[in-house]
Amino acid sequence: MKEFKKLLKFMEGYKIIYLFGMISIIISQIITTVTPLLIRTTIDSIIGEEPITSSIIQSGVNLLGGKEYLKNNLWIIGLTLILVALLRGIFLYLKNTLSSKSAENTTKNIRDNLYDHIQRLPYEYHVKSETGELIQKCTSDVETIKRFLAIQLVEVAGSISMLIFISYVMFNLNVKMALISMVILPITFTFSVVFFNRVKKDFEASDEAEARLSTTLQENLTGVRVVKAFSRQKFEVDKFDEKNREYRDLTYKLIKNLSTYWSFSDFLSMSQVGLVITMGSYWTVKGDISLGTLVAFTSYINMLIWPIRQMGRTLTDMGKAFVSVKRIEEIFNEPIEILEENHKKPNIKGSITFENVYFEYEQNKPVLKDVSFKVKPGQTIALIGPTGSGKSSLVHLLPRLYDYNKGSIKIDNIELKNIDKKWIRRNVGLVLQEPFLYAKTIKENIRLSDPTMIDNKVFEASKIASIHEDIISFEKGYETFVGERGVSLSGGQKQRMAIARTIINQCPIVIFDDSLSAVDTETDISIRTALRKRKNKSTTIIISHRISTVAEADLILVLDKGRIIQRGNHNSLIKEEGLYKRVYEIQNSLDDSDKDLRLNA
Ligand SMILES: Nc1ncnc2c1ncn2[C@@H]1O[C@H](COP(=O)(O)OP(=O)(O)OP(=O)(O)O)[C@@H](O)[C@H]1O
Repeated sequence: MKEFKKLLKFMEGYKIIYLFGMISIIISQIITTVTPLLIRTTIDSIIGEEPITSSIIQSGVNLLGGKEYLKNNLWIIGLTLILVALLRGIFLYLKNTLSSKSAENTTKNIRDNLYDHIQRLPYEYHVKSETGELIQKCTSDVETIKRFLAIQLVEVAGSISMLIFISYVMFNLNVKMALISMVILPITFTFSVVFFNRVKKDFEASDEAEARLSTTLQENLTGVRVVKAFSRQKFEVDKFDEKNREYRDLTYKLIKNLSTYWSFSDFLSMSQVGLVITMGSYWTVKGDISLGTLVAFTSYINMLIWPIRQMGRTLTDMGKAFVSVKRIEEIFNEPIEILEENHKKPNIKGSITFENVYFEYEQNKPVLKDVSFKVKPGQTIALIGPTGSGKSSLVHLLPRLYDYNKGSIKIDNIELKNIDKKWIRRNVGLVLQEPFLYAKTIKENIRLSDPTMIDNKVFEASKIASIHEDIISFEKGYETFVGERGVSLSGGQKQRMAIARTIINQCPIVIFDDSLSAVDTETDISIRTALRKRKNKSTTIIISHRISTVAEADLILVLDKGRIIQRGNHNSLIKEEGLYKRVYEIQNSLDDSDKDLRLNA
């Protein structure tokens, strides 16, 4: 019931339309019950000699010209039957369009709200959540709700109203026949509900197997380069075969169960029809009921059977819709990130001060401990250290993707926590380790933050990022379309495009989170030289594992297990015993052997 209330909330603005859809199905069911009555009257009282007992039917017959007139003009009855069918069709059309309109708009509401909410969730949520599951919630769960509203709920309302109207008419026509017509129906209904409840697991298992199959396919297609490089084709084919077989077997099991169900349910239905015809014929011959009544009952029983057989399936599917509403609610219950704070929006110059900063993702597991340092505007600072030492965590604090737990971070002497989040993010440019490019043109990717930016600015940023020459060598230059995930570009090209995209904004603080790793040393040098030559120099933070990249920084911080274990510039650090010197010596000897190799070649 709680879920139903939530659903009504999403239906805001479309409830009345939906109600009209429901009313339409109820009217169409009333009209459906009229047809057998018309046929009965024709057989018994127009063609036959039975008196008409119902005053409503008598008025209808009078309206059409009276008994005798109709007997000589039976085509009028035929035409009336066609008109009744037409009227029923109109209401069915209204039911379909109105309920679909409401369902489509409700699900659009859900999708829009969901998308908007997801955009506003904190960075932390996105890091932890599974993309696949989020996509499933936004697509198939929303689709399940749509089906529930547009089809299942209306179907149930239609079936219940039909059951009520037909039972009413049947009991009014003949109580004995009405009871006989309903003897087997409860068994059919119970069987349907019990069966579909039991195969629910089989349906789920088949759905999950299908999901596993597509995940395997997606993984294989995404990682096809790794598969080929490691000659894993056979392994991949076997894995796919296993998942494919699993899906086939589970689906086949489901279909076998369904076949048994439909066959047995058919048997029950036919038994019910058989019972009505046998008993009905017996009572007709005995003179207990009229021939027209027998014909009417035969029609009614056929109308009742199908929705009752289907009811179990519909009820099970309705259960799925409630689960989907619950899953979607989970996202809505996640608190959004407060961006529009009443905080400061200073004109940032770029000085950064860390004082005894502590930060933890999980309680009592600090990943940054007692971190203190100072950077002046325009200076370059480099972070180096083993993997997992906290370098990325440190720089993620600056654009306030996470907030520090203890100590103080000041930008231009203003406490970072007091600076507006949106504002600081506009002023801190972050080039991530794994650049993500959109399926757009190169130019659109580079001027992502401001699509109106003039071409010259795009070219200038690309030149600084050492990617301009590569771009103009492509047939369509800056208009080249970057495919899904930018697969047509090399790793280094993607990284340089991401650099161009960040530096184009001329932020006072720029962070390169290991984003020069995929470019060769010479390109790395030329990017850093170009950055240094820029007129308005940004405060630059570089994370790298390469000594040559960090060597020219004004301040180098060596991190280990979340603490700064060494600090200074390159010259001072290579003289000091410690991690920096060791890494320097290892990389230096590697460079020398590289030179030897090149000389000997
Ligand atoms: N979102 C997160 N939730 C929980 N722990 C995290 C999260 N991100 C990183 N960590 C943990 O914090 C520690 C520091 O990670 P961080 O990514 O800052 O290291 P790093 O020095 O940048 O490593 P690398 O050089 O490999 O990129 C690691 O122990 C890591 O497992």
